[in-house]
Amino acid sequence: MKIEKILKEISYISKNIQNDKEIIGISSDSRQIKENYIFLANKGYEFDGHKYIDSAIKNGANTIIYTNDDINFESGINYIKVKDQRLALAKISNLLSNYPSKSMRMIGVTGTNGKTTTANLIAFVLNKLGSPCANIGTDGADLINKTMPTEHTTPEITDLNEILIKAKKENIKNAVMETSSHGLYLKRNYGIDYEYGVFTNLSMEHMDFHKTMDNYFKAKMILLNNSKKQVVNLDDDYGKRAKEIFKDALTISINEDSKYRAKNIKRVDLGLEFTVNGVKFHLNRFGQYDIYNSLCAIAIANDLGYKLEEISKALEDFTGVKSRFEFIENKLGINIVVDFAHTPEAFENLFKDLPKDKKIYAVYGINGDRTYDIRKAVGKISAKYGVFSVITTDDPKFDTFENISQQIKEGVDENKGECIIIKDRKEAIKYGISHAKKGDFVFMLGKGEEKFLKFNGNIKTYYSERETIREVLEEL
Ligand SMILES: CC(=O)N[C@H]1[C@@H](OP(=O)(O)OP(=O)(O)OC[C@H]2O[C@@H](n3ccc(=O)[nH]c3=O)[C@H](O)[C@@H]2O)O[C@H](CO)[C@@H](O)[C@@H]1O[C@H](C)C(=O)N[C@@H](C)C(=O)N[C@H](CCC(=O)O)C(=O)O
Ligand SMILES: Nc1ncnc2c1ncn2[C@@H]1O[C@H](COP(=O)(O)OP(=O)(O)OP(=O)(O)O)[C@@H](O)[C@H]1O
Repeated sequence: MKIEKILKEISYISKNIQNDKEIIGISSDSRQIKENYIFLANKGYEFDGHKYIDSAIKNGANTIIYTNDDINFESGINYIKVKDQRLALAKISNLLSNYPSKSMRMIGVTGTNGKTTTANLIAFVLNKLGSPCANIGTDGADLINKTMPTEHTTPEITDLNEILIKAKKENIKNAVMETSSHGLYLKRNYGIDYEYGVFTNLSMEHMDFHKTMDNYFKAKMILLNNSKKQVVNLDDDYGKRAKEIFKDALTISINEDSKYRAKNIKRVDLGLEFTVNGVKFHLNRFGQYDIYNSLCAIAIANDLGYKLEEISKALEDFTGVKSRFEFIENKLGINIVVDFAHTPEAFENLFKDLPKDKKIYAVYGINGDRTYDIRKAVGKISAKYGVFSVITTDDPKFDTFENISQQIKEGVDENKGECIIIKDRKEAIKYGISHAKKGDFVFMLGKGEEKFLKFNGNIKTYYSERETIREVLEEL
């Protein structure tokens, strides 16, 4: 595509056009620039992309989009100055990739907890009902017959468009994606029109980034604003607030009057039974919160025209999502569970239904960019439910382990709970498993499927929770 065509689609402050080469791609990462790409110099939170202009040109960029004033123009290269770098990135990426989302039914899922699980449930149900659905989120992009890794829960718009193009080639008509508040705020999915926007819940998280709950809520509402139909949870205060804005939203709940309300909830072995509008559902999941996640999938499938009876049948086969209340097989008779809980709300929901006659150990830390309040809260909640906290390393990022672990311990101490601090995550896991007796629970929380620990900022060191647990079990 020629630069003049692109310029018609974006608003810009000034231009310096010095070549008429065909443009075949755009990236804001100099390392991804190829011959005849546009490099968008993104002034970020950590780095200034303008520093990488030279290296982008070396890699083949023929056009630079920028926002800074002091730019050196190199001959033969186009320079376009814009006000909103992220808007320009999204608009050009959508244009160059020919709007792949427009020919798909897009479903976005946002909320503090349950995005991955809800997205998986929606994709699972639609696939089972014969309407192929891609699933894009924290654990990668699942295109039914192939998978692609994702760097973020909500991929950068350029990566997202690449994924959607591949999904289209696979004849997939639906795509469900997790839309994080960072992704929404940073316009990673600008220009995507969603058929459904699902809002699971909202509780304290990401205050380092959004500063206030109001800002956090507003970021989430970007998805609902860009959706034809909304699905909201009336048992959540922020879900109620969303319903006031989106009066026609499809509603789900357990406790309130709603279009899709789960009633007659019963625990059956390790699963759950409930009814929705008179139809019985069985879910092979332990956590009650998964009822909310499945209600979102039920609401969408039913709204698309599938009968509740057929949705119920489809859901019966759902066995869960990796690292979301996942039992790890072992010969010790201990309930070893990997779970991705990393917010106070998730800790609360996880611990409140556990058998009272068993000892519960939880091995966890908290990510360095979560606030003091969050660190303290998870410690307090664990202690409130009598959980023995084995406080260990999660991604310390720009903070120190010592700081984070002490702040969690403050919470444990406030509720007079038991804890031990063990910096090395493998040793912490070993402590939990070796102290548990048959029938006890040992939770490994917060890392889930991630394949790293982040130290010194965002520098990743390889780590796998699953492999570490395996090693510990072999060594014991
Ligand atoms: C706050 C945030 O989300 N930041 C993201 C944002 O960073 P940024 O715009 O500040 O960019 P930056 O890292 O300062 O770098 C500036 C620019 O220089 C470029 N660069 C950098 C190095 C180089 O050699 N060449 C180069 O061109 C970078 O590609 C970037 O465009 O854009 C970058 C490129 O896409 C992301 O990597 C970065 O994610 C950071 C690392 C991050 O940790 N994000 C997390 C918080 C996040 O997005 N999480 C949510 C899930 C949250 C949840 O749990 O719900 C997610 O959707 O994953
Ligand atoms: N509806 C829910 N309400 C409260 N807690 C939940 C809910 N669903 C899941 N959880 C808890 O949150 C953890 C993470 O679940 P999930 O990965 O589905 O959420 P997420 O929003 O995608 O998280 P992230 O975006 O941070 O990856 C689960 O392991 C579980 O402990």
